[in-house]
Amino acid sequence: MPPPGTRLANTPKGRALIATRNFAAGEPIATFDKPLLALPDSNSMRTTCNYCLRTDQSNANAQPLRACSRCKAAVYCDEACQRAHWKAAHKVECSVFVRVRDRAGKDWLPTSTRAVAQVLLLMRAGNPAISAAFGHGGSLRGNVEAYKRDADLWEGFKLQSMAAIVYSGLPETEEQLATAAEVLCKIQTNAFDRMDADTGKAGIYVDAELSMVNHSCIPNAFVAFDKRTAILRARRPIAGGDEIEICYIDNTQPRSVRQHNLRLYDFQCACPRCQDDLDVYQVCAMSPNIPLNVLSLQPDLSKLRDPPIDRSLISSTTIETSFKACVSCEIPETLRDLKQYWKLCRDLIRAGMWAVNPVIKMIRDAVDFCKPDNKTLAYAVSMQCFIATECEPFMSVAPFMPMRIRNLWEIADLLGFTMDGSAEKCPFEPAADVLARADLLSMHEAMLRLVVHYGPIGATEEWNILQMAKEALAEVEKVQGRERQLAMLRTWIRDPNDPEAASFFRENVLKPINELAALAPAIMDMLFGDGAVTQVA
Ligand SMILES: C[S@@+](CC[C@H](N)C(=O)[O-])C[C@H]1O[C@@H](n2cnc3c(N)ncnc32)[C@H](O)[C@@H]1O
Repeated sequence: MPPPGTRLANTPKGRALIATRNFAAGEPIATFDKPLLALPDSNSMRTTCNYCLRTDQSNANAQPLRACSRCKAAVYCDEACQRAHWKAAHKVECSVFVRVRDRAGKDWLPTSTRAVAQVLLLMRAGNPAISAAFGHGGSLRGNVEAYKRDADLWEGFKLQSMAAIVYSGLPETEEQLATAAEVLCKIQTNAFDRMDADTGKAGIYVDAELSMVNHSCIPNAFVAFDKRTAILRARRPIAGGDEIEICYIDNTQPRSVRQHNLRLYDFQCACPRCQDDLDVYQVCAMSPNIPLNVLSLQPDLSKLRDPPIDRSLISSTTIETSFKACVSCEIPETLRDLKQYWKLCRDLIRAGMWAVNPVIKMIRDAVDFCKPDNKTLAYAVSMQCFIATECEPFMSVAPFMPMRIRNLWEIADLLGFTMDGSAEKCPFEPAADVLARADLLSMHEAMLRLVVHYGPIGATEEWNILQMAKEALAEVEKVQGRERQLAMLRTWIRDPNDPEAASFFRENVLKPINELAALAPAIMDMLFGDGAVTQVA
């Protein structure tokens, strides 16, 4: 049964989820809390509750996780989670981990092998929901033939399937291998890998209803995870009758890379972005979410509609070539790497296309490079402000998306480090000067208020960034003698159009943020280039 407010339709894309009413940007469309599969990835299965998927770090006061006394591999928050997982899956999979320990001396399995083993054993135990979804002819689409066409990948699938059979203690027959491989294909086609760099989640999550949502590179919806619950939300306004679409892949990549990554889903994406090979600036310019940026670090809506870029200096081929060249490089860690990266991005930088990958990735790497040293901390602050004002609003127009919230948190965090005056020692005078003049605490507070405001929409109440921001904000609110600043920023977050609060924000937060951001291209050019870069308008 499709969730209320939606219906299923048969379309050329197969089944599709259609809205039956309007949804506002950020509004929840549906919540899914009975997943067929929900498991942490193998790297985090010892630090994440294997039932509710709470991570160890998400609550500083939380009890340490307890391991299953038999297999010692799966860990849980408490007895309730352990019991619930025993009933849901661990009853059948516990002996798998015992076998893995006996035969391989390990206490973990690759995530997809564990997932296949769970499904095979639950099917054997007669679990009706699992059989109806994963069984041969079951409801989930598998695209087996598409996977088979990629010979190397298929070999890997067969190996993983065989491992799942062996460790499950199932008969090692051709028939069983075919069943296991089909299950693996269904998992690959339908699983959310919960591998989200912005929210720090990782693992596999399959829900039969949520699996009905198709892909677009300009999605109108997104999924946030809260432990075992997946929340499907509108990413932009959705009208009744519209198809609800999410993005299956990293859509900051150029078209050919996106299409390559989608090949295993066995379709050619025909979304408007793919059809016309639109870049992020073109997608941004047509977004109905632009007005939401009134409450953001990029409230200049005209800039979002008409960005200061020179597309005549670039072609989509150049974007693809730079992207592929950068991807094939090492992750830049040294100054030499970053210089090389800068060179590869040079044409895009000249065109002012800072929001296009791989440029944005290079800036993030540059922030990581500069952050640890007090002498270059101010550089990191400038670049982080640049990302928040000149890059991410174009890449992800809705200000509640996790990528943007995380960046605000990063700025708040960096500003926290600068408050002892250490960044003022920066050898680059203009940056040190802005930091020396600025009301750093008000800037810090404004970032935290934005994180607290948008966090529950883009992610969930449980998100550790949101928790940390709430704690930091409570500390800021205790600082004496800031009654006016507090009142102004509280009013601004409630009503960014309030004239007095808006003027306070513009003068005390936005102005220094923009001043710092404006220095970033020169800083990067000084560090990594030869001083010949185009300045941002
Ligand atoms: C998770 S399922 C989505 C539901 C699917 N339509 C079904 O009927 O089961 C993923 C599969 O849906 C199809 N699909 C998803 N997005 C699509 C798109 N934009 N165009 C064409 N097919 C798409 C592909 O076959 C893909 O492998």
